[in-house]
Amino acid sequence: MATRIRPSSKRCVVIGGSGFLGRYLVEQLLDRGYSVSVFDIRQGYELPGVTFHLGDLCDKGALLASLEGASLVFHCASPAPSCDDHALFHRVNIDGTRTVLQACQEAGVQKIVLTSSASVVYEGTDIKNGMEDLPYAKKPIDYYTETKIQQERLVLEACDPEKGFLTVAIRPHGIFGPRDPQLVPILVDAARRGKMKFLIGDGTNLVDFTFVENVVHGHILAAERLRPDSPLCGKAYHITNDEPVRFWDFMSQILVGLGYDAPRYRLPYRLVYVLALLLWLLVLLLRPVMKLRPTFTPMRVALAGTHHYYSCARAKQDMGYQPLVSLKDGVTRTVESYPHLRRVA
Ligand SMILES: NC(=O)C1=CN([C@@H]2O[C@H](COP(=O)(O)OP(=O)(O)OC[C@H]3O[C@@H](n4cnc5c(N)ncnc54)[C@H](O)[C@@H]3O)[C@@H](O)[C@H]2O)C=CC1
Ligand SMILES: CC(C)=CCC[C@@H](C)[C@H]1CC[C@H]2C3=C(CC[C@]12C)[C@@]1(C)CCC(=O)C[C@@H]1CC3
Repeated sequence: MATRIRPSSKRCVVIGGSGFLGRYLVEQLLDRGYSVSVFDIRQGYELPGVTFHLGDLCDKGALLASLEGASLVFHCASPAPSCDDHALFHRVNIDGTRTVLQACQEAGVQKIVLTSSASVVYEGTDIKNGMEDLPYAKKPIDYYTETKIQQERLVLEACDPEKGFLTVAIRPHGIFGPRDPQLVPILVDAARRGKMKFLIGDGTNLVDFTFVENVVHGHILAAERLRPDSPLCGKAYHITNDEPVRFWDFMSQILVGLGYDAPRYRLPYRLVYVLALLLWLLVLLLRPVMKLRPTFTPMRVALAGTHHYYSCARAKQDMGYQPLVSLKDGVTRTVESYPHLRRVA
């Protein structure tokens, strides 16, 4: 008869642990004495003490094998937001998340911490100090966000303290830091192609950018405070740096830090948004003959020209969250970590 390993509260699995956020989470969990396994479609790195289970989270059998003996699961896997494959988003973020929930229940996992996104309430118009009780976006800005909404609902609805199955969702916003494959590389690529000369709108819109170690801190606090009688059960929490910053000041700090010029010329937000929409339509029309990837998508233009910052008061109150790394230190550490992306004279 097969013996089932008794779940240990310090034994956890990070689904998506090979990714940018996942790797920081794995490193911090190890430092805090957890025994950590990674489940991912790829092995992103090697780390002593970490077992990698390679598989697709839509495959329940593969998941079950990796979950043996674990009491805690972090689910931070997703296709990249920039990928435009709707079927993939649906398969991984919605169907796959259902599979993750079923596998966790079958394997006797007690807690799931989902990485959601603050964008689940964003519709392309201003959000100032948004709280978690804002309704989900009726018109999400892209299909990635649409599937993040459904994913968050599924995970939070599955919370059942009576059955000892606890779930919580962390909603980070604009994660940045060393090794980020998205924000800084896209920005530098745009600067190198001469596309970062302009700022969109009047440049005063405030946005949250959150240093990756603060996001990790929020995840681990949530896992440790999630108990059958705690207010965290079945709830979502914004985790931010709690220092909203002007979008274009933040971009300029990164660009100037890496030796590029800050954007100088202003373009009206509405005009750029309409142009981005027209370009997007053209991309769709041309798709059968060529694949174009514009830098300024309607989603990026909306994010660059509106306010979108969120309150993390609920996380402070329910889990004692405070950001550990300031925005200033986060930017310095990020800039220093990309010597290969510096401008060459
Ligand atoms: N980067 C950001 O600014 C924000 C990210 N998020 C969320 O944070 C989470 C982590 O994002 P990042 O670390 O930036 O992304 P990432 O792309 O670096 O990491 C995602 C990981 O998921 C894995 N993965 C994808 N499909 C999979 C599948 N079918 N089965 C198993 N593994 C799979 C990938 O291989 C990758 O290692 C995602 O859920 C994302 O939606 C939320 C808010 C902001
Ligand atoms: C206008 C321009 C070229 C900006 C370059 C930077 C952008 C690539 C980032 C600025 C805000 C970022 C952001 C995300 C991805 C990268 C940016 C668009 C997310 C969409 C990542 C996934 C989420 O869940 C929400 C993020 C919001 C902010």
